[in-house]
Amino acid sequence: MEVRAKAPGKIILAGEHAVVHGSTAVAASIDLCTYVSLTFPTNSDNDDKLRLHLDDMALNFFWPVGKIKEALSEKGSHAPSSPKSCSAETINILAALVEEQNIIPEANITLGAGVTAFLWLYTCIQGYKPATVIVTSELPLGSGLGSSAAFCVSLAGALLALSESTNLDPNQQGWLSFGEKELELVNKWAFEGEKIIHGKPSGIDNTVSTYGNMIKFKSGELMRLKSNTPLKMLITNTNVGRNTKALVAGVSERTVKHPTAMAAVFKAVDSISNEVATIIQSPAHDDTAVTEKEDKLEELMEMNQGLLQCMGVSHASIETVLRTTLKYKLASKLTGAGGGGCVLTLLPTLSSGIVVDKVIKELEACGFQCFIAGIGGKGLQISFNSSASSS
Ligand SMILES: Nc1ncnc2c1ncn2[C@@H]1O[C@H](COP(=O)(O)OP(=O)(O)O)[C@@H](O)[C@H]1O
Ligand SMILES: C[C@@](O)(CCOP(=O)(O)O)CC(=O)O
Ligand SMILES: [Mg+2]
Repeated sequence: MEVRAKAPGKIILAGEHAVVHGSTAVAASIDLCTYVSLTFPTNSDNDDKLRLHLDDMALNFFWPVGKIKEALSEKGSHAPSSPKSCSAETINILAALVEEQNIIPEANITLGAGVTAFLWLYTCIQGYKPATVIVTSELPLGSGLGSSAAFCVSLAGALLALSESTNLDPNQQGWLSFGEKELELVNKWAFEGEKIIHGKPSGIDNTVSTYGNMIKFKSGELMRLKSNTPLKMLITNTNVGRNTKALVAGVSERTVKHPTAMAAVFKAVDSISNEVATIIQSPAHDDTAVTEKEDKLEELMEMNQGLLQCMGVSHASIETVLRTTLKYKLASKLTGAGGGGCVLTLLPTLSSGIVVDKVIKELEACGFQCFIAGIGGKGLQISFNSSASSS
């Protein structure tokens, strides 16, 4: 029996970083996903290993399950229905199991945190069973499109789908969706995984990846938004690598140094996000109304970008994208943690195709990568393949 899970990445339309400090943010899923396949060996396979294949990076890890059990001793806890934080001490134990394999390139230290999160989610949800887990992703890693959350949500989804805590029918064909209670459980586990990767996540990324669509999020609470007009966003990947954990920590440091000024910044972001959510949901019956909505969204994106600069998370490459799109009267803001990564540019409904082609050409000439993603699709989905056996 093989179970597959797929979970989408996301864009943050307003409120990144400030959301970690209690402000409102607005996010939407995108149609680029991370996929996890989970298979247990049959008795005749005689395999005692937990195997993790990160196919996109051509990295293959394996641990004898007895070794994981011995390393964790009483710190491991097999309790799929009770999401639990990984203590700093346990993170160190798991990180040592990852490092021992010596296969993560030095240039990619944050990848180790993802594998550590895998070990935590696996042992808590499935215990010390041998298995093969294969991960593939359409998302660029560490670019602000929520690959870490999609990784944790798809993992938690696949692991829970083959646990006693969920009850999807494995004989059903095609992609299936969990019910509300099960999604809540997946989301909580994914948040625990994000904590290992991000340090101090707000929970917005795992929530939008779990539930899909478009959400407003504040202090752990989600509100589903119903968009009344389709939004078209150009996503530009500056290809400048960064990691969310360091950027989030940087904003926290600034907050400690300048508490009053930063509180004002976060309050302004909260107002911007609420206004963005209201505009997105307001009806627009004709082209004039749509243009009016888009004009307001453009201004709010620019204001949000200014405040992200105040938080210290912009980057020269992001500024280049902003300058380039502004030449064509298009508004942009960074999305996700910033410091490089991806930038969003609103493409108004009535914008000319020629202008869009020109701006893309100019951005690509700077070495950036441009694409238009579908916004607001489904969240986590599961599928079973009863004829598969472990490889
Ligand atoms: N497909 C994947 N396979 C393994 N690890 C992944 C995968 N996707 C994400 N990760 C983990 O998430 C980290 C990137 O997360 P982060 O810095 O938050 O950036 P973002 O979430 O914007 O892509 C990676 O370094 C890795 O630890
Ligand atoms: C900066 C932040 O708001 C979003 C981070 O997104 P990403 O990991 O860069 O995709 C952090 C968070 O909300 O947990
Ligand atoms: Mg992330």
